[in-house]
Amino acid sequence: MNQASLYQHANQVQRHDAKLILDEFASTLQWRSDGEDALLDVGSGSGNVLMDFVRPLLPKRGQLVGTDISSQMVGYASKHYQGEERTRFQVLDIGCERLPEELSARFDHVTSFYCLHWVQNLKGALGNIYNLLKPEGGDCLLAFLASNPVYEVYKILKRNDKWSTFMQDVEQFISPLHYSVNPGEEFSQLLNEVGFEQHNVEIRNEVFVYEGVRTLKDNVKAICPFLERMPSTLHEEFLDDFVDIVISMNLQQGEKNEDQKFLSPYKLVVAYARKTPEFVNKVFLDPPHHSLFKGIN
Ligand SMILES: C[S@@+](CC[C@H](N)C(=O)[O-])C[C@H]1O[C@@H](n2cnc3c(N)ncnc32)[C@H](O)[C@@H]1O
Ligand SMILES: CC(C)=CCC/C(C)=C/CC/C(C)=C/C(=O)O
Repeated sequence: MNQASLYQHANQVQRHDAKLILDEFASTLQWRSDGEDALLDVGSGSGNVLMDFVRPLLPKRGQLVGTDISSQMVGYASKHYQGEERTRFQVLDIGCERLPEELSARFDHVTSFYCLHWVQNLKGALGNIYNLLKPEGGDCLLAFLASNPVYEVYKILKRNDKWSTFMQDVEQFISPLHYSVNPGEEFSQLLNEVGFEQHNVEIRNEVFVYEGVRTLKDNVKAICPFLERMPSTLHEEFLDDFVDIVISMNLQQGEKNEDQKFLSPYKLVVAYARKTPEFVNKVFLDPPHHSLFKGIN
């Protein structure tokens, strides 16, 4: 994923989900009483989810760091949002072996939307998220795909001789929870293993409707890692084959024309975790948030 401007203009599902989740969790995030919260976002991409939905929640004196593995994304976001006070963007691979010194143990909050399904070393990433938080406490809000039909489409495309040379490593781009029989339990276990003592994990079954074939193709183009490996003259043919497979999976609605709709049923992991239990206990005493902690581990 390196095409920041394509992504910025074709990320309706991602924006929709991030907004809903942030509306729901805004008051659960444990804001500091001095208004000097430091928040790091993992996998900020082109930056618009971060700036449109996370930034407004942060107190005026808060510090915001957007990070991404892609220097192209970071360059785009830095340029696009230059001049925003107390905000910066920097390259960070959340699956890295060792966190950069200047980021380690510095943050009150870590957020991440639609990124962790790209990271095969999920446990390493969660360990890093834990270590980004200040030693005395802090919380994280994470949302990412457990499964999506796009992964089955990729696997079918890989079997086609036309595309297989570009897709040998397809498994590297499939969510690490896609094959899990109990993704919620598996993710809770990982949160425990890296040290989060209290957390709430939900698996949400969602369906997104793409209105028209062009919308579906643009959304695929914005995130498909295989397109940048092939000549651009093949892109439309690849996307046509993609759509044919979606139709063979019965995910279309209506007649085959430009306005045909496409359904994407997917599972979203939504997790909220706090580093220290006493912070969660404080929330337990606060009635408005009780429902968020149903089934907390
Ligand atoms: C679908 S975009 C999500 C962008 C943004 N958070 C949003 O909600 O619109 C996923 C982003 O995760 C980034 N990413 C993938 N693997 C990563 C990793 N190991 N560390 C940090 N970022 C990563 C990609 O470069 C991409 O910009
Ligand atoms: C009908 C169908 C197969 C739709 C899939 C559409 C699509 C573009 C899914 C992308 C999922 C994904 C990996 C998103 C992201 O990381 O932002």
